[in-house]
Amino acid sequence: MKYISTRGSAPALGFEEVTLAGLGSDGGLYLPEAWPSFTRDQIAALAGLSYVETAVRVMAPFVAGSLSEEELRDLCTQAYGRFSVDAVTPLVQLDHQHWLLELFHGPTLAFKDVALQLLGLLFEKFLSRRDDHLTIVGATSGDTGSAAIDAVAGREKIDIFMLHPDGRVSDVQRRQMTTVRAPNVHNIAIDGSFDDAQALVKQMFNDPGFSSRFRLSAVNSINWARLMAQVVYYFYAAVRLGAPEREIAFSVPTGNFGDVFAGYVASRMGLPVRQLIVATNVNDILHRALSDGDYSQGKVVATATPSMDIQVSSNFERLLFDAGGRDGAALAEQMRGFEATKAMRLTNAQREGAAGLFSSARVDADGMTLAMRWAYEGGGQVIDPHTAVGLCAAKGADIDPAIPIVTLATAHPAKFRDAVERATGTRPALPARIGSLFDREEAYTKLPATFEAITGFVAEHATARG
Ligand SMILES: Cc1ncc(COP(=O)(O)O)c(C=O)c1O
Ligand SMILES: N[C@@H](CCOP(=O)(O)O)C(=O)O
Repeated sequence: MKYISTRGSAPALGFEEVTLAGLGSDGGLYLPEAWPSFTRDQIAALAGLSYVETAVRVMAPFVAGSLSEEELRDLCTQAYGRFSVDAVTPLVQLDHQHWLLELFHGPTLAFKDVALQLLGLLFEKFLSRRDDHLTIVGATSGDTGSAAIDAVAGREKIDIFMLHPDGRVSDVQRRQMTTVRAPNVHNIAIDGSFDDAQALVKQMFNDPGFSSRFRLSAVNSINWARLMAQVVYYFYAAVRLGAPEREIAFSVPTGNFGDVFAGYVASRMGLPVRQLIVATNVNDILHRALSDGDYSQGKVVATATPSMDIQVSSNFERLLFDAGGRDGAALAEQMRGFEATKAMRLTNAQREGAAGLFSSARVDADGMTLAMRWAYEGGGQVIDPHTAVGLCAAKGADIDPAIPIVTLATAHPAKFRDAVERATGTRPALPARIGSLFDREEAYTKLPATFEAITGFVAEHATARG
């Protein structure tokens, strides 16, 4: 399998190189040259398989040429062996049409673990084949950071620098990052938003001297391997609910457009997905883009769903490329315009390409609260605020009642205890496997959100090549 960049001029790479590279050298994001396609029989044959076996079947075409099926199975067994339930991503029924897909049974209690536990092992495997060292630079609004740190802490040949917006993640999220004491882990709280952090990370990649001197790599969903691992749970859930005989809809609380793009990939591979509902909070750039073609960056507003407080959604570029006809040169031009003016209109081809599968909704604080109460009072389910944004959008969607709607439950409610308590009156306890998070000492460095400050810090603490 070869991968090409959305901006058309970076070299095509195999899976191993694409995983280590993270971002394209032209600033674009990598995608498979062509989508693998599953027949109805191949999808039907997933019924009854374990999560690990499903993962092996779904991901095998993407890793071809870099990993044997046995190697992939071994990595998946290790990665998903750290989840607290055998099903890894269990389904919970709420009523005749609505389901939750619980994605938070991994070590750091968010859906990011599903991909990052595997990515940490992929890095280790690929680095064992070469004499090289990786410097991971990442941006987090709370969950990617803790999941990535858990996945790579203490690993040889890797340093990780994780930027989070100071004061804009929950206490649990921050402590999950800053109490991990390993010499290769560096937490940085920037004086800015998640968007500022993500822009700084991309700027580091786009500086060829800096990027190759420190062999930069990515753990954010700009890294293709992240999305690949997330495609699996769409298949796993849909088959359990009757695919390929039955269509399924998914509602996805969305920020950086990674999770919902994985659903798009599943659909491109042949999974019968009726609709993907993109649920945003009031930081609604994606809702405006999908409903009106207006992709213009607003100011980030802090909400009770901090992980979705994002106004520039990296993976949207992948959709614009694929749904818009895969014209890398034209997209590079369009993205340059967006980077200069912070605004762009989707082309007709991009809008039409997205319209068949995607719908969107903007959910405010009242909608989120009502969804948390409905799940709790109606079915005894305590859900986190991000999941509630997805559920509110699912309940407002106009979809045939015979089609199941699966809302992705992206975080454990205990990560956002204050917001859950405000909405439902109940305060979820942190699972025992998290340990004594509030007794451990924190370590992080506060820095201004400038390229000079961040690169200076990375250069001081990372291992340079040569
Ligand atoms: C709990 C939670 N829900 C939803 C999202 C949004 O997912 P994505 O950025 O893949 O759209 C995030 C962050 O990514 C998150 O941490
Ligand atoms: N919500 C994320 C933001 C980063 O998104 P990613 O999926 O691109 O890593 C977070 O919690 O950090």
